[in-house]
Amino acid sequence: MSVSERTSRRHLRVAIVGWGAIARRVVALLAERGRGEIAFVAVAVRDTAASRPDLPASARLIAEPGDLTGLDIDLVVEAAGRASVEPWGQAALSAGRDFVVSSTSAFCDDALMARLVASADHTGAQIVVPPGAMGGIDALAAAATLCLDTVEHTIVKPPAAWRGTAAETLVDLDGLNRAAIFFSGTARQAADRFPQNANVAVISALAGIGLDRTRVSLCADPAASRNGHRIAAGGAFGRLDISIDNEPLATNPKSSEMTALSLVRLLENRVRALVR
Ligand SMILES: NC(=O)C1=CN([C@@H]2O[C@H](COP(=O)(O)OP(=O)(O)OC[C@H]3O[C@@H](n4cnc5c(N)ncnc54)[C@H](O)[C@@H]3O)[C@@H](O)[C@H]2O)C=CC1
Ligand SMILES: O=C([O-])CC(=O)C(=O)O
Repeated sequence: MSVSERTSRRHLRVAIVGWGAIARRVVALLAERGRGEIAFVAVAVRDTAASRPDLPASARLIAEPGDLTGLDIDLVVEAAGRASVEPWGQAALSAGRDFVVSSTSAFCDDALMARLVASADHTGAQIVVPPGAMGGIDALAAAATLCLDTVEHTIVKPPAAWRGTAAETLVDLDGLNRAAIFFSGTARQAADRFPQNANVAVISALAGIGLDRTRVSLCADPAASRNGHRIAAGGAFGRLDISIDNEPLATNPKSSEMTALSLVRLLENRVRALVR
């Protein structure tokens, strides 16, 4: 490979699926940071007729996974919802494009994940699971190289973040005067039942000991103003305790600012000489 070919890799052409809180924040942050070498070529939405004044000028609206065909892109970032993961993932991976997943709750379905992995294997593209709202996932994944005995993940959010979810049937969100754990189970059960709030349980599970051995507790705390994640893990490597309290995104209190920041880091690392 020539020097000019290698240098040309420091440009990234991205399609993003979804134009909600995370997608908008990622695009706005990269614009603020002057990352002109990362171009948003396409944004997938369900209603292409609606007005979206904040779309990047470089982006065209697309609506169907088949619309990726023929686009000059390097990777596809999903920030839409669980149901979008398989169709958009298949379209991206079968075209040989890396696929970055935010709605990781889709991976509660083993068969779906196996189908996506098979497509990735076929073309050599990669499915990328960013740390999302969580921190320290690199250490947890590294620790899993040796035997890990336990991983416990607790998600603590203000009652407002649990509104409109199955939590409403498990706890009186409006009447809480102290923190209440309203769900305990496996990562698979947590993400399956709470796909808008517990994607991150799948992230810690995939990094560590899997969806059925990772224990997850979900907590509504009226004293919390941020979205908290605590991971405690033990094994042959030693012991790890990670705690993070994320500001919620302004336009979606269920999702954390860190999820967008983590995607910004991922995209910037793709164009950096020094990956960090
Ligand atoms: N991995 C992680 O750590 C985290 C993941 N998430 C997940 O990321 C996803 C995006 O989150 P937000 O931006 O906060 O949600 P949001 O609700 O603000 O935005 C999602 C947007 O995607 C659109 N959409 C849904 N299905 C679509 C499809 N098939 N094609 C095109 N557009 C579609 C919706 O209309 C909406 O505008 C959600 O599934 C959320 O649960 C959220 C926080 C953390
Ligand atoms: O943003 C967060 O704190 C976590 C979240 O919503 C998710 O995992 O779905």
